[in-house]
Amino acid sequence: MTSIQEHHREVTAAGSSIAAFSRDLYARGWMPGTSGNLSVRLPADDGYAAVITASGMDKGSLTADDMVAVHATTGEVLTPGRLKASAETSIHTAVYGATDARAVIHVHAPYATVMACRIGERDGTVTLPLERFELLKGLGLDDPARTELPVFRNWPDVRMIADEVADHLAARGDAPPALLIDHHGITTWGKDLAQARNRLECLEAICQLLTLGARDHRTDTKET
Ligand SMILES: CSC[C@@H](O)[C@@H](O)C(=O)COP(=O)(O)O
Ligand SMILES: [Zn+2]
Repeated sequence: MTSIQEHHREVTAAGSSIAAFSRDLYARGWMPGTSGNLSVRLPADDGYAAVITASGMDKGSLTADDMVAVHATTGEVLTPGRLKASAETSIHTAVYGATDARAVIHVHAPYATVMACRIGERDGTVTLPLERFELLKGLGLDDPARTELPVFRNWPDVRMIADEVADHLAARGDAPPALLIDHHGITTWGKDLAQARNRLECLEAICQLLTLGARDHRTDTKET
């Protein structure tokens, strides 16, 4: 494994791409008040490194310099300096450690967050069953007609969220490439930032349909 300094060009290119996607997602109103974080796993050296947005930054004006390189599965900071890695780095590394994801996006999109509030429970991980929505085809699922979206508790200690994410993904080989965090937001992942964003768009749109009253028989609580 070479040092991260030898991959400076890759780190900068990844940072520029992350910054562009972040500006786009901020412009949708999904990253208010410095919320949200994005990362890309670098291909070099079997993907030991990832580039992630620095913590507390205005996500609408990020540049390639506003990034931190970390170990993709341990979260160890590889480029120590004035910037602190995202406070939610451990959720990204939990995803990288349990899946073949090469990019992770976390935003506070409103409709996904509303559904997380409705479904989330005070203890434990619950799931939001999604069925029959055409947009589910955008998630690349084995069964394109249904999935169980996990909703994790928003523990104050982010590491606890990350540990539950890692356990859930290890136990559920059929888990969708996404998760909700109660009263917090949504995280999606994929082979690159474009695919992670596509999946995010599909799930935010499905959550909007649900908040507008769309139902499927799995989530319909009306007595028949
Ligand atoms: C505005 S508070 C939002 C944060 O607590 C967190 O949820 C978040 O999404 C961004 O954290 P960050 O450390 O900037 O990556
Ligand atoms: Zn967040």
